[in-house]
Amino acid sequence: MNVGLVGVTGYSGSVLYELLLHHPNVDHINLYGHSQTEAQSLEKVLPQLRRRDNILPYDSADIMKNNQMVFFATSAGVTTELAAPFIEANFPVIDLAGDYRLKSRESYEKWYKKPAPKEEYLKKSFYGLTDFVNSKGQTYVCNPGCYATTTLLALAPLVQNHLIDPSSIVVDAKSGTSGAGKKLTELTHFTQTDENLQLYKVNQHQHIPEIVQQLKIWDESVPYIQFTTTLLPLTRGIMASCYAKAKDNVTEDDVRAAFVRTYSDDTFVNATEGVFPTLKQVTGTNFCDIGYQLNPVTHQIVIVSVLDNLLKGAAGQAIQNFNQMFDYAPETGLDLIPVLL
Ligand SMILES: NC(=O)C1=CN([C@@H]2O[C@H](COP(=O)(O)OP(=O)(O)OC[C@H]3O[C@@H](n4cnc5c(N)ncnc54)[C@H](OP(=O)(O)O)[C@@H]3O)[C@@H](O)[C@H]2O)C=CC1
Ligand SMILES: CC(=O)N[C@@H](CCC(=O)OP(=O)(O)O)C(=O)O
Repeated sequence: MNVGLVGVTGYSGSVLYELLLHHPNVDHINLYGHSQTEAQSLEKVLPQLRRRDNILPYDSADIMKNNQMVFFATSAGVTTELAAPFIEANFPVIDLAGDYRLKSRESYEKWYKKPAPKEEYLKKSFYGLTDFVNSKGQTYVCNPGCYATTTLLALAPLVQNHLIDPSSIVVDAKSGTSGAGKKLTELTHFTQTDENLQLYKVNQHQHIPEIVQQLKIWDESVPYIQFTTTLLPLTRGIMASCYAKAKDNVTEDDVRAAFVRTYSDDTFVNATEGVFPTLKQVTGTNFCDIGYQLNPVTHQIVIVSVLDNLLKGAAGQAIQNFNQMFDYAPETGLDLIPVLL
């Protein structure tokens, strides 16, 4: 099939393009940029891809005429402005940005500090956390955020099975700089990042409401989470160290059974008791690896999850949503091995 991609010049868009080039069910990828620009040679903007394709000026009618679906890998706020014609036409979209993930307009405006999409459009959007839902038959799929995916996959077995005190969740999450996109900021400047660790957006991160929204679907009694983010001097990767108090009668067997039941048939999530993952074991892949352990002294459970923010946290999960939407096998186009050294 022919697919459209808006945002190939961005970090997640370029990784998505690379995955689509190798996807056996994709015949052609039409690339789109900003509406006001002329067609651009991809070779000029991303010479390292060594491809002769053009980036076409953005035109929603052209996208719907020449493709069977479209991916948006654009900055926050762009699809709020641009997605209306696709939603009106029920044309399949996979949106990597956060615009349509939060069901509450007030919440989006509070956390993203941008105007929210229309209520009627939010009602049509589908939160594509691929390990727990299936995008088949959906038309507007929101790809989950990178920190949100890492955290939700770590907490899901415990929250879904009501094994923890719902008000005790603490998440200490860390990310490489590619999570911030290609625009240089003071925080991500080499001089500031290299050999440094920096907390940012403490208690203000836009993925807090996204995580809580999903946790509440699994267990309404989860009131909030304590969530902090730290910038690592690395390009790729997220590690979320999560802590929660086990309910009084919960045993190691209960915790193990919950993780095994949840993930034993999952292609991309591996959870192991007492073995804590490193970032490098997932960098370059679509895997999320999880280690967990109940501490018998404190009765706290520690869960550590890692993933590549540009793959499982963005472009890889977008391909999973694409595979679900069009009924391709889950692993199609995602047979990746980690960067070994
Ligand atoms: N980086 C990551 O790890 C993750 C990112 N995301 C989300 O995915 C989206 C893309 O992120 P990322 O790749 O980091 O961002 P980048 O800043 O690296 O890239 C943004 C892309 O959007 C394009 N763009 C911006 N405005 C418009 C517009 N009006 N019309 C058409 N194209 C536009 C840019 O084009 P140009 O180059 O011409 O400006 C660029 O290609 C974001 O919403 C982000 O939150 C989600 C999960 C993880
Ligand atoms: C390192 C870094 O800055 N990471 C970004 C990742 C979040 C992201 O991509 O945001 P949305 O998908 O919600 O738009 C951040 O913390 O904001």
